[in-house]
Formats: sequence, C-alpha cells, structure tokens
Amino acid sequence: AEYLRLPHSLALIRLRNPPVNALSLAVVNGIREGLQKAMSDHTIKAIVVCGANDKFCAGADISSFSRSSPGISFGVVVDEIQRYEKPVVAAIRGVALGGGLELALGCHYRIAHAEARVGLPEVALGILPGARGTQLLPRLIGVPMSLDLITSGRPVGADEALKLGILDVVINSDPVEEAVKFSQEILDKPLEPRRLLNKSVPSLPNMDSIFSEAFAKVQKQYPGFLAPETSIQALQAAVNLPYKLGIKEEEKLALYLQKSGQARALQYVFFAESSVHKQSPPSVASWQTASPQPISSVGVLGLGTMGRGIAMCFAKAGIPVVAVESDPKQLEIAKKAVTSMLEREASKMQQSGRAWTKPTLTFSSSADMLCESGRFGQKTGKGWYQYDKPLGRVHRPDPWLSEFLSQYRETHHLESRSISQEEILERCLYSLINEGFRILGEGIAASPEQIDIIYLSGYGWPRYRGGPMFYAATVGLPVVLEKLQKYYTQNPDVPQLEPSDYLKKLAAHGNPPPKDWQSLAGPPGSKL
Ligand SMILES: CCCCCCC[C@H](O)CC(=O)SCCNC(=O)CCNC(=O)[C@H](O)C(C)(C)COP(=O)([O-])OP(=O)([O-])OC[C@H]1O[C@@H](n2cnc3c(N)ncnc32)[C@H](O)[C@@H]1OP(=O)([O-])[O-]
Ligand SMILES: NC(=O)c1ccc[n+]([C@@H]2O[C@H](COP(=O)([O-])OP(=O)(O)OC[C@H]3O[C@@H](n4cnc5c(N)ncnc54)[C@H](O)[C@@H]3O)[C@@H](O)[C@H]2O)c1
Repeated sequence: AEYLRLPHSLALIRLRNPPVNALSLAVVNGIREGLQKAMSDHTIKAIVVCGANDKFCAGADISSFSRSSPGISFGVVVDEIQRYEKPVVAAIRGVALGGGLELALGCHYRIAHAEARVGLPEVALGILPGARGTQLLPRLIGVPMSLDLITSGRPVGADEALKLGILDVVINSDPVEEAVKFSQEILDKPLEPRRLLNKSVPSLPNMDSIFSEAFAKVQKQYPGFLAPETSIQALQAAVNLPYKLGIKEEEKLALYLQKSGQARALQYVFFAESSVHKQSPPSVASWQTASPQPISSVGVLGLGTMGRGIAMCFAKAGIPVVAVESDPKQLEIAKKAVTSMLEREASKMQQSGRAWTKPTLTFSSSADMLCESGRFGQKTGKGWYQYDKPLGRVHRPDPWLSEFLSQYRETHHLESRSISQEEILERCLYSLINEGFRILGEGIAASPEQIDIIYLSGYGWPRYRGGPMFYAATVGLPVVLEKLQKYYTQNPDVPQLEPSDYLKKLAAHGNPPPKDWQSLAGPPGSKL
C-alpha cells in the first residue's frame, strides 16, 4: 500500500497489489503503517483508503491460503481503523469483496462508484468472512440481509448496497475525489456513531425462527457444504454475544473451516476454473496431425431406432458389437431387424462378389433371465426385489433371487463373497481416477484441472471435494495405486483396474499436488 499526503490536511492510503489488490501480508502491513503515519502526523485530519488500477480490493490473497491462516490478524486491523480518532473514508471502485469489504466496514464511511460491486463471497472458497465480516455486517444491515449475503456469497451492485445501507454515497464520478470532498465535510462530526463494533445488532422478535429457517434453507440449497451453515453460527454469535466474544467465536469457526478440507478443495477449484478458461489444447493435439484411434469393440445401450442403426454400422465395418436391451420385446424385434439387415447387406455383397464374414453380436443375458421369469420390476411387483404390490415402492429382499443367483453362480463357476461399501466406492472411483491418469498420460486431457472441472460442471461431482483428480491427491496417490493393484490382482478380467503408468510414475514421487503432476510425469505420449 502507498501513503500519500494530500492537500487540505488529508492522507491517502492506496492499496497496490495487481491485478486485484489482494490483501497480501505486505499490503496489510502497508495499510497499518499508513494509518500509524497519519495518526502521528498532527497536520492530518482525515484519511481516504482506495485501491490502485480502478479496483478497491478483492479480499485475501487466495494463493497464500495454504501458507497462513487468513483473517485473524487482519481483523485486528479492521478494529484499529474503527477505533481510530480521525475519520477514515473508503473510496470504492471496481470490487470490494471479502476482506476488501471487511476493510471498508472498518472505515467510518463508504463511498462507491455506481458500477462498483461489494460482497462477502468467502463461502464459495469454503471459509467465512473471518476478519469481522460476520460480526460487523449484521450490526450495519441487520440479520436477515446479512444471512442472505453471507450464506450465498453473492455480490451486490452499488445501488443495492446503498439501499441496504452498506454504502453511504454512490456517485458516477471518481470516488477518490468525492471522498476527499466528503471527508472535509464530516471533519467535525462525532465518530462514535460510525463505529460498528460499538453498535448492537438490530433485534427482531422472531430471531430464533429466522435462524432455524436459515439453517433449513442452506441444508437444502447447499447440501454437504460446511461453510454456509458455519457462517450462520457466526451470525448467531453476533446476535447472542458482545462484540469482544463474538469475534472470538468468528475466529474459532473460521479456523475450523480453514482446516476442514473443503476449503482446500474449493480454493483449488477457484484456480482450476480460472486456469481451464485460459488453457489451449495440449501442443501434441492438432487436427492436422491427429490420426484415428483403432476401435476394437463397441457397446450399444438400447436397441431402439438409434441403437439398431448404430449396431448395424459397426457390425458392417467388421467391428464386434455388444448390445444391451432391457425390454425383451424390443430385443426380439431388434435381433430380427439387425439380422435381416445384415443378411440383406451380405447378399448384396455376395452378389457383387465381395467376401463377407459374420460379425460378432453378443447380448447380455442377466436382465433377460429375470424378465423371462416374469419379473419386470416395480410394475409387476417383483424384479431384483419383491415389492409390496404391483407398482408399489416398498421393496424387500426376495428369497427367489438367492436361489436364482446361486444357480447362476453354479453355472458360471463363481464364488459368493460379501463386498464392503468401501470396496464399492474404491473400485468405482479409483477406476475412474485411473482412467483420468491414463488420458493425462496419453495427452488427451491437457491437465488434471480440466478433468476436475468437467466432473464438477457436467457430472455432479461435489464441488467441495474438488473433482476426481484432486480427490486422488487427497486420498494420496500411493494409496490409490496400492488399492488399484490389489483390486486388479483380484479381478484380472477388469482392465480398468490395472494401474496406469502415469499414476505409477507420479506415485513414485510420493503424493505431489495436481499442479506438479505434468512436470513430474514428463511430456504426454501422443495417441491423438
Ligand atoms: C493476511 C491477509 C488476511 C486477509 C483476511 C481476509 C479475510 C477474508 O474474510 C477472506 C477473504 O477475503 S477470501 C477472498 C474473497 N474474495 C474472493 O473470493 C474474490 C475472488 N475473485 C473474484 O471474484 C474475481 O477474480 C474478481 C471479481 C475479483 C475479478 O474477476 P475478473 O475481472 O473476471 O478477473 P479474474 O480472471 O477472475 O481474476 C484476475 C486475476 O486475479 C486473480 N485473483 C482474483 N481474486 C484473487 C484473490 N482474492 N486472491 C488472489 N488472486 C486473485 C485471479 O486468479 C486472476 O489471476 P491470473 O493470474 O490473471 O489468472
Ligand atoms: N431417434 C432419433 O432420431 C434420435 C436422434 C438423435 C438422438 N436420439 C437419442 O438417442 C437415444 C435413443 O433413441 P431411440 O429413438 O433409439 O429411442 P427408442 O425409445 O427407440 O430406444 C431406446 C431403447 O433403449 C432401451 N433401454 C432403455 N433403458 C435401457 C437400459 N437401462 N438398458 C438397456 N436398454 C435400455 C429401451 O427399451 C428402448 O428399446 C435417445 O436418447 C434419443 O433421444 C434419437
């Protein structure tokens, strides 16, 4: 931060840390030093705080989160500003987010440009506004709106912020110039009414029900996320405790979130999203040099109009097709249709003198066997389970099925064993992760972040677990490798469980973070 003396007995503290003036330790120290200078200089009557490059401040420096615990010491600075004996005016342009808004809440007045946005988006990073935000905002705008803004993390435009009472003045001109004028006008006004820390939270008769509704709402809206619920607890502390104790509770809850693991995952996602937007395809990938991958076999799910045609195309190209159809009637029709189409094709080829070999078409039989026994699922009251009635939803295990399965096992020489929840989870997730490593090794995916963002955006992977590749690093690559090796030894017929070379290479380095994978594993082999 820079310190400047302005005419009319004013000092200016300007945050400078491109691109968004994030609160690094150096910036925070700069603010503090500036305030001390202004305090000890008896010619200075008021201070204006602003940000360089048309942005006030986007909050804590997210990239430094893994190195320190954010928020704690900065909260002390926010309190110091409030207790300051000279007026401090925040001049906001661009954004005042997270710690940036907390800094502004510490100031005695807030002036913003009409296009500025302010907010406390910490929940999106798995944390809460831990530099007094949960204690000061409700003192300024009341509990219901603070609950809304803090649990959703949504920023608001200057006009809405003015209506809510977060901002004091909104202008269309330069907020620093306006703040300079403004500070001269308020020099003689008492500061005590402007110190939020000495105010109490506006009370409402139905506070208990407001909080219980808020808990119910976030549980429904953000299931599994810790930060929104924990933020509500911090707001409860603002209502129930004096400021001195409320800030201790905020600190305790902030630390709990910071250590929760969700924070690390969500902060990874913040940077992963930003890097994915900037990435171009890996250098090996190019339409000019790419050659088609060989296809050894094809699976078709559903033999309706499309499935039949698709199965036909591949069969005609001499590629073995495995098709699955759950409806026995459809299956019969499809078998006839595909066979007759192939026969017509074969006779055309024979007439033209070309050779034709019969392609392999394999149909899965297990669903057929159930259906052939008249078990069509809920609609007939029995399928893999027994239901309370046809079309009923209450299901229970069916002794018939045990008999059916034991016969099936005998026919196929299978041994029965119980499978734990852990094994199901590991076999599903680790084989998915293994495929992720394989496509990284092949250069088909440009980075682990790309795989993760696709899983978060398109497949419902919980955001607070960061994506499958980040999850692998959370579990530990050597653990994933060891488990895959174990399951592959037990199931040598499942190729998805065979650990990929890329995973082996990385696990030899221990458990490196995803951002280091590509440099450690070397350049991808190109199969494109
Ligand atoms: C010791 C200090 C303690 C302080 C304690 C404070 C406690 C507080 O409660 C916790 C927080 O404030 S939690 C924080 C709460 N605040 C937030 O959650 C705000 C998160 N940020 C945003 O929402 C958007 O970035 C903006 C709306 C600011 C700009 O959007 P846009 O115009 O579309 O631009 P863009 O492309 O998105 O970003 C441009 C570049 O800036 C980078 N960068 C951005 N913010 C950063 C940050 N805080 N940090 C670091 N870097 C940050 C971004 O990665 C990118 O870098 P690259 O190298 O060029 O790739
Ligand atoms: N028909 C088109 O022109 C067209 C064009 C583009 C895309 N599509 C899409 O292609 C898909 C198939 O279309 P279609 O026209 O062939 O539909 P369809 O209804 O004719 O065939 C779907 C078949 O899938 C079977 N099926 C359903 N669930 C199954 C399961 N779990 N396991 C095995 N079989 C199952 C059904 O019994 C049915 O025979 C649809 O998603 C459709 O939206 C169709």
